[in-house]
Amino acid sequence: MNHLYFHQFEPKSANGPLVVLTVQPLLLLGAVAAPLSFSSILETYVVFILALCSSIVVYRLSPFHPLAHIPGPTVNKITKLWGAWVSSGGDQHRVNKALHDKYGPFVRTGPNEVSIIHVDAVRAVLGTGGFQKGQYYEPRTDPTLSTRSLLTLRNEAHANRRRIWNRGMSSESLQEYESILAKRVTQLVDRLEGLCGTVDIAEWFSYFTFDFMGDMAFGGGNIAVVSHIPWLVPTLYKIPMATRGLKELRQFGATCATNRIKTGSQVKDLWYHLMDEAGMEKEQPSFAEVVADGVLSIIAGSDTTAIALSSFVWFILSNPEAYQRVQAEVDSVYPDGESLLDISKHSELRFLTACLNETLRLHPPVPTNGTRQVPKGGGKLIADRFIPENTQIYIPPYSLHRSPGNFFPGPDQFDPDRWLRKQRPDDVLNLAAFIPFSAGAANCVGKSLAWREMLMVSSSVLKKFELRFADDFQSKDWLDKLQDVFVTSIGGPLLVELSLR
Ligand code: HEM
Repeated sequence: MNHLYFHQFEPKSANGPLVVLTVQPLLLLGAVAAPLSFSSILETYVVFILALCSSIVVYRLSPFHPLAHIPGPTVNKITKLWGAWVSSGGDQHRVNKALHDKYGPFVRTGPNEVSIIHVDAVRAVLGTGGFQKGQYYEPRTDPTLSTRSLLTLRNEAHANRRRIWNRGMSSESLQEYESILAKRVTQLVDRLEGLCGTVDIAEWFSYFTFDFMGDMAFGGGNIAVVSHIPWLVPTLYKIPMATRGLKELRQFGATCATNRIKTGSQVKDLWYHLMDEAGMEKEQPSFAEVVADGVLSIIAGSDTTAIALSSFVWFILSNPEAYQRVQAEVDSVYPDGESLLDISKHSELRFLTACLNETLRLHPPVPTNGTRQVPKGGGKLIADRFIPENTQIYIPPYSLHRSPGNFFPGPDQFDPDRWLRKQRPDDVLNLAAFIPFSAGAANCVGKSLAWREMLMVSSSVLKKFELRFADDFQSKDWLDKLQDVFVTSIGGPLLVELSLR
């Protein structure tokens, strides 16, 4: 009965079911007027729980389950706990890929969850008319607040807030941000110049992106200080999990926002648009909404770009030929005396762009991403497979990008030329399957900004410095230690030897 009931009316929180399930065995004992002793209570609980679990396990493994036709490991079909345990170790992307290698493009990764790397699923699930965000995003909202950030909004509420964000990321707005970006890139290069020798370059990319996004979201000044306080940076990295960190960050966001309002800004920064200071909307967004989105921009815009830049350095230092070619290209596009901050030349950086694309393909900063949910109404056909309503679906970029059906030859190899060469008969370069910034209505709103950052920082660093892995640095370990905690988390320093050219 319990199984049937909770299957029909899926609870949103474990609290209610826990109370109901705890009380029921006692009520049963009372109903049959059994003598109350420790052993009779224990026995009743054991029988009750075993009966309930058996019923759930048998159903989830049975051919009557609507996802019975999707292959996957037995443990995944029975429980999500295993998946949660894998995620907690940061290995979700690697495990997910191993599952796809074994079971094919559709894998049942949970009792009610499917991971798909068939290219047709990208459009069906993420594209126009695709599905809304799934249960995965709920823990990312604070139930004590009435407001949500753009990331966790759905349907019309998402479209309304996204309109404001899109204004903040239009080409006109991006032009306005150029001076902020140029200032921070110059500062980064100056600081690195002063540090020549062994440097943890990943750490400095992280400082740069935090400082830059702080400028964008809250008019700067304060975040620069925070990003150099070591205890806060790890907290920011763990933000999806740690409510304490989330509260601290929100508090911090509110303080920055109050300062931003007091001091104003010389340029139309992202805050200007998110707060709708131009008065384009019928209703101005609330202070709480803008703080939530300001904090989101720092979370979404800092770690992602920093890890992309760090992985890029790792890949080119591991591929000396690519390093020489990319450096030569930067030298020819920006000969001595030309400003490295001139973004009009970015389109000429074709090999650098290919190297960055290849980096984002092999190590997308959001490797697995969150789930989407099949809407009510019976179910949907996705790449010719029927998937029932309410199923949680992953379209994991890491596995999608490394599938030979989508990128061939050498899907696991760093081969920037795949983006440039004329396609040969056996080559596969499936652009529809390349989704480091996701796809559709809830794709990355900061994609163009991220590209400007990546190109300006990478070309400046390549032009100014000679880089190599530091002596005794175990470079292979660095890549293996990258952890998938929604946005990739860096497991250790990326030590390079920097010298001025
Ligand atoms: C290389 C850098 C970046 C990568 C790879 C990246 C990737 C992504 C991905 C995969 C998503 C979709 C997440 C989901 O479906 O849950 C996303 C969403 C988002 N990104 Fe980025 N991102 C990057 C940089 C940035 C930057 C610089 C910003 C600037 C503010 C930004 C702001 C956002 C926002 C606000 C969302 C939520 C969009 C929505 O839900 O409508 N990202 N990003």
